[in-house]
Amino acid sequence: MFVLGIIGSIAGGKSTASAILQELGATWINADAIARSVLDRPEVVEKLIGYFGDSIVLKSPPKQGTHPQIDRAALGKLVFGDDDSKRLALLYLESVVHPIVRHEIMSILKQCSQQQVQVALLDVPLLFESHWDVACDSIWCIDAPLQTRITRVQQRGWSADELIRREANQLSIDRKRALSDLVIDNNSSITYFTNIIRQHWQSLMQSLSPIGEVNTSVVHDSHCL
Ligand SMILES: CC(C)(COP(=O)(O)OP(=O)(O)OC[C@H]1O[C@@H](n2cnc3c(N)ncnc32)[C@H](O)[C@@H]1O)[C@@H](O)C(=O)NCCC(=O)NCCS
Ligand SMILES: Nc1ncnc2c1ncn2[C@@H]1O[C@H](COP(=O)(O)OP(=O)(O)OP(=O)(O)O)[C@@H](O)[C@H]1O
Repeated sequence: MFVLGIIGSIAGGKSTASAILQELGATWINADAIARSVLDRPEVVEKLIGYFGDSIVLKSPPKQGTHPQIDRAALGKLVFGDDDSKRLALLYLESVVHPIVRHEIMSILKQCSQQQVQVALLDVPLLFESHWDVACDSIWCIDAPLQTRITRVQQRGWSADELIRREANQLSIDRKRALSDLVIDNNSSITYFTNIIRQHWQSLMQSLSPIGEVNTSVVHDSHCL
């Protein structure tokens, strides 16, 4: 099985690239989605309310259930920022969520391997920070200029500051670009971006043998498990 890591700037287009690659046949492992489902678990909710208090409880939950649900925007305001208390709060949140996410990703990767998936797509925003890079055979970085990304996040209701606050908690985009095997700039139309992704996918397919084994002549050893 070939493990392809997807990394990049916030709103650079990682999910868009992953969705295109999924259409082309890759199996998408989406860490943001896994982390979201972890935040729905009653035992996690209980721990987080114990630490952050009731201000992170969703006041009018869409799902009527038996346990409280997390107000993600409210929690985001408490953990993203450059003062010490927010940094500590983010560390706490990550100490609760990340081990479960890690475990989930490990078990999905294991299943993919058992099912002889040809390409597993590891879409993990904190790929290098969480050391998932060592599990990857190749890493693609999806990026776009800051102003383009600000316009994109504003459409999801974030301010430019929100984007910058979150990115301050990640490895810089320059480092991500430098550490990746391939950098794809997503600063044009979706159609153009789709074609570029398609071309790189075709090159990747050509580099893999018919049974899905990695052709070691084109893959960096340092990224192999
Ligand atoms: C604080 C939370 C509730 C805010 O939720 P919200 O719906 O506003 O954002 P969402 O989860 O969709 O994340 C959007 C982007 O923010 C960035 N981001 C999220 N968590 C982090 C983090 N711990 N450090 C740096 N950037 C982060 C990522 O680029 C991510 O793609 C949420 O981000 C969260 O639970 N974060 C901790 C879990 C985590 O680290 N997830 C990242 C993948 S494992
Ligand atoms: N080439 C493009 N042209 C126009 N809009 C785009 C383009 N690429 C992505 N978008 C849009 O920009 C937004 C951000 O893209 P996407 O969600 O793929 O980024 P991301 O890197 O996964 O974001 P995040 O870091 O928040 O997870 C989405 O609404 C997406 O539809």
